[in-house]
Amino acid sequence: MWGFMKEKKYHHLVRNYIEQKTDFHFIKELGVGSYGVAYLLIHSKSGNQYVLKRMKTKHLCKKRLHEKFQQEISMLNEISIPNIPSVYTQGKLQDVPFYIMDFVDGKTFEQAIFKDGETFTLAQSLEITKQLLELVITIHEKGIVHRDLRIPNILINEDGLHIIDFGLAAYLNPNLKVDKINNPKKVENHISDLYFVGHFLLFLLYSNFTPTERKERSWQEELQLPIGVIDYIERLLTLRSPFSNTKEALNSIPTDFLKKT
Ligand SMILES: Nc1ncnc2c1ncn2[C@@H]1O[C@H](COP(=O)(O)OP(=O)(O)OP(=O)(O)O)[C@@H](O)[C@H]1O
Repeated sequence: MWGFMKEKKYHHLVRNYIEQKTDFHFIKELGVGSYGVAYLLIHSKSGNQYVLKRMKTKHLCKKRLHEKFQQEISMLNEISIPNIPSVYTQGKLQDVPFYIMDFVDGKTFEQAIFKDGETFTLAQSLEITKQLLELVITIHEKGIVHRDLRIPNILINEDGLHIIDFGLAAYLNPNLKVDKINNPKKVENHISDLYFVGHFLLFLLYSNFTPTERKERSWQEELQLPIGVIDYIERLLTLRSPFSNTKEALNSIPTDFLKKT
C-alpha cells in the first residue's frame, strides 16, 4: 500500500517537473515494467515525441539496480544507430534516476500478431528475421548483447525494424564457450540473442497457424516447415550445434524460402 502511494506521489512529481521545468509536455504513461516506468512526452518546440524512462521508487535503495539503469543509458549512447532510440538527456529527480530517449513510433510485433491479427508467411518471416539479425549484428559489433529480444521489444515502422528496452542487456563476454551453455536466455554472448531470435521467428510462423486438432504438438510437428528451416531454428534455439556468431546465423538463413523481391 505504502509503495503504491509512493509511486503515485512520484508520478505527480514527474508530471509537474516535465510541465514546469523542461521543454516537454507530458502526454501519457506508456507502461509500467518490473524496474521502471515509461512516459510519452512531446517536445514543445520541435513537436517530436520522446519517452522518459525512470526507475521505480521501490528500487531506490538497490545499488545494483542503479548501476543497471546507468548501464542501460551508457549502452544506448554507445550503440547510437538510427534503429535504436538515442538518449536525449538524463538526470535525477529526488534521487530517482531517469532518462529521455527517442520515441519509436511503430508497432510492436506483439501488437501486430495478438492485437491486429497480422499473419506472416514463411518467406516474410524469414525476411523479417534477416533484417532483425542485421540489426543485432550491429549491436554485437558494439560489444553489447540485448538478452530480451521478445516480440514486445521489437517494433516495425516505415523505416524498418527497431529494438527497444536494453534493461537486461550485457556487455559481450568473449571468453564464454559456445558448447558449454546452461541457460541460453541469460548468457552474455550472441547465443542469448540468437535464442530469442529463434523464438521470435516461431511467433511469426505461428501467426499463420490454425490448430486442426485439440492435442498440442511440438512446433516441429505443428508448423510443417521444410526440413532446412527446422534445422535452422533448432540451431538458433541451441537444440543442435549453435551458430558460432551472429553473422554465421545471418548467412545460414535458408534462402530458398526467402521472399523474392
Ligand atoms: N523508446 C520507446 N519508443 C516507444 N515505446 C517505448 C519506448 N520505450 C519504451 N516504450 C514502451 O513503453 C512501455 C514500457 O516500457 P519499459 O521498457 O519501461 O517496460 P516494460 O518493457 O513494460 O517492462 P520491463 O522492462 O520490466 O520488461 C512498453 O509498452 C514499451 O513498448
